[in-house]
Amino acid sequence: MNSPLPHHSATRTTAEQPDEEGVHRQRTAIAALGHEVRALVDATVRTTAAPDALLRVAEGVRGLAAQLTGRRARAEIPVVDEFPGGARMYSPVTGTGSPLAPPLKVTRLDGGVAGTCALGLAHEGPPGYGHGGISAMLLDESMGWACATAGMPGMTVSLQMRYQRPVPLEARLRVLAHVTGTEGRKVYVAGSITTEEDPSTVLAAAEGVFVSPDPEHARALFPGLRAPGGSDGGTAVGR
Ligand SMILES: CCCCCCCCCCCCCCCC(=O)SCCNC(=O)CCNC(=O)[C@H](O)C(C)(C)COP(=O)(O)OP(=O)(O)OC[C@H]1O[C@@H](n2cnc3c(N)ncnc32)[C@H](O)[C@@H]1OP(=O)(O)O
Repeated sequence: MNSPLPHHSATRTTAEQPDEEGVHRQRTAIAALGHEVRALVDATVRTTAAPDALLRVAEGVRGLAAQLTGRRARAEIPVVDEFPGGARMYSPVTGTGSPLAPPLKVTRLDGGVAGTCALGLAHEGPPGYGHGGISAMLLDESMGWACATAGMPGMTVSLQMRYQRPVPLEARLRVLAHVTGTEGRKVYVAGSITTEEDPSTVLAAAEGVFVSPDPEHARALFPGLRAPGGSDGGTAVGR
C-alpha cells in the first residue's frame, strides 16, 4: 500500500463498513484492475495497429466498461480509502487503482518522504521525456505527503517549479520532499526529482506552500469526512 502513515479509521462516509478482510480483498482487486488498465493505456498509446483492429478493440473495451457497475458520488470517500493521510486507491498519482497514476510509491523518510515510479509513454511531453505537468503532479503529491507526515495535512496554495533537465520516460525516478518550515497553518515544502541511477542530478525541483484548512473550512470542503465508525458524530478534522 502506498501509504507512509499509520492507518486510521476516520474515513467512512456511510454506515456499512466492511471488515478488514473485506477491505483487503477489495483493495487487492482494485489494484489488479488498475494494473491491467494501465497496461491497456500503455498499449493504447504505443500501438501501431491498423484502424480495423483499433475499432475492434474500442468495441471490446466498451463492453468491459459496461461491466463496471455502481457509481461513486463526486465527494464520496471510497470505502477502501483513508482520508486524510492514508491510502487513496484512486489517486491519479499514488493510486494503484488509477490507470492515470504511474503509480508513485511513497515511503516515509526522516523529515520527509521519498517516492519512486517510472513514467510511461502515456505521460510523455517532449518525445521520450515526461510532461512538465506530470513532474509538477509528482512533486505536488509528494510534498503533500511530506506535510501529512509532519502532522499538518494541507492543500497546495502555491507551487513553484524549476525544470532543470528533461525527465526520461521508462527510467526509475526518485521524488524527494521535505518540510522546510511552518508558520501557523502554512507549511513550506521543497522537493526534487532525480533518476534512481543518478541521484545527484536534479531534473526538476519545486518549492511549495501548503495550508491546513481550519476545521470549519475542512468540513465544508470535505463533507464526506466523518468520525470513526461512520457515525454522524461530526468530522474528525481538527480533533
Ligand atoms: C485536516 C484537514 C484535511 C484537509 C487537507 C487534506 C489535503 C489532502 C490532500 C491530499 C492530496 C494531495 C494532493 C496534492 C495537493 C493538492 O493538489 S491540493 C489541490 C490544489 N489546491 C487547492 O485546491 C487549494 C485551493 N485553495 C483553497 O481552497 C484555500 O486557499 C485553502 C487551502 C482551503 C485555505 O483557505 P483558508 O483557510 O481560507 O486560508 P487563508 O486564510 O486564505 O490563508 C491561510 C494562510 O495562507 C496564506 N496563503 C494563501 N494563499 C497563499 C499563496 N498562494 N501563497 C502563499 N501564502 C498563501 C495566507 O496569506 C494566510 O497566511 P496568514 O495570513 O495566516 O499568514
